[in-house]
Amino acid sequence: MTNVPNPNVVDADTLTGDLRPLRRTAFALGSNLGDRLDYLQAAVDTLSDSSEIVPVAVSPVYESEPAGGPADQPKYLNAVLVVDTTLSPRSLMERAQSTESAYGRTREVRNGPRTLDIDVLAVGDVTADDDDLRVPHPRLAERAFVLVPWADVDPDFRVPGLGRVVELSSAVDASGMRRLEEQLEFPS
Ligand SMILES: Nc1ncnc2c1ncn2[C@@H]1O[C@H](COP(=O)(O)OP(=O)(O)OP(=O)(O)O)[C@@H](O)[C@H]1O
Ligand SMILES: Nc1nc2c(c(=O)[nH]1)N=C(CO)CN2
Repeated sequence: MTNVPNPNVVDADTLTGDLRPLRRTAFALGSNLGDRLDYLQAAVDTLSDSSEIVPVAVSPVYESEPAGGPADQPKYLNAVLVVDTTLSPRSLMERAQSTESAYGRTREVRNGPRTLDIDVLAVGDVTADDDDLRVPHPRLAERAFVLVPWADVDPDFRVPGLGRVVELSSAVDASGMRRLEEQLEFPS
């Protein structure tokens, strides 16, 4: 039989713009230097300022002691931004890193203090296992500072290979998480 192209089957690589699937995505935001709340708000606003990213929810903000890394660091503020997006995990990580750089993030000490840290937690049901990009984020299941705010805003999201956010959250020790009165603004 000859190999006749089937006009009803679309090659995924030819899909552009509106034809790519929207995927539910979460970013972890953290800051433990400078005006921490302002840095988290800047991350929310910058990441949302794109026609390819639709903000869905911004979590409450939590304060906690640094988990791991040098012991003499200031406390962290953490929050989670949930979006729908057509962008790939790599594009999302590149946006996260350029936003970190724009707000003064330097990378001297692993787990050291930082003005702004943005991790890509999960991108729908997509997985990535490259040296420089792993999705879902490999340490999310052990991090109360990620799971507690995430469960506030997207408890039923299923993290590929791990399960629902609310179940992951109830499996970690959340006793050190203090919820702030101040809230981040939803991007306009
Ligand atoms: N899902 C991901 N989101 C963000 N960075 C990732 C991800 N997967 C792998 N990385 C890689 O991790 C590297 C280190 O990131 P970063 O400096 O923010 O780490 P960290 O915040 O000190 O530690 P952690 O990754 O445990 O939060 C980045 O350069 C990036 O290439
Ligand atoms: N409480 C808290 N601890 C941390 C955090 C963080 O965002 N919050 N980030 C880390 C490296 O990404 C290491 N430790």
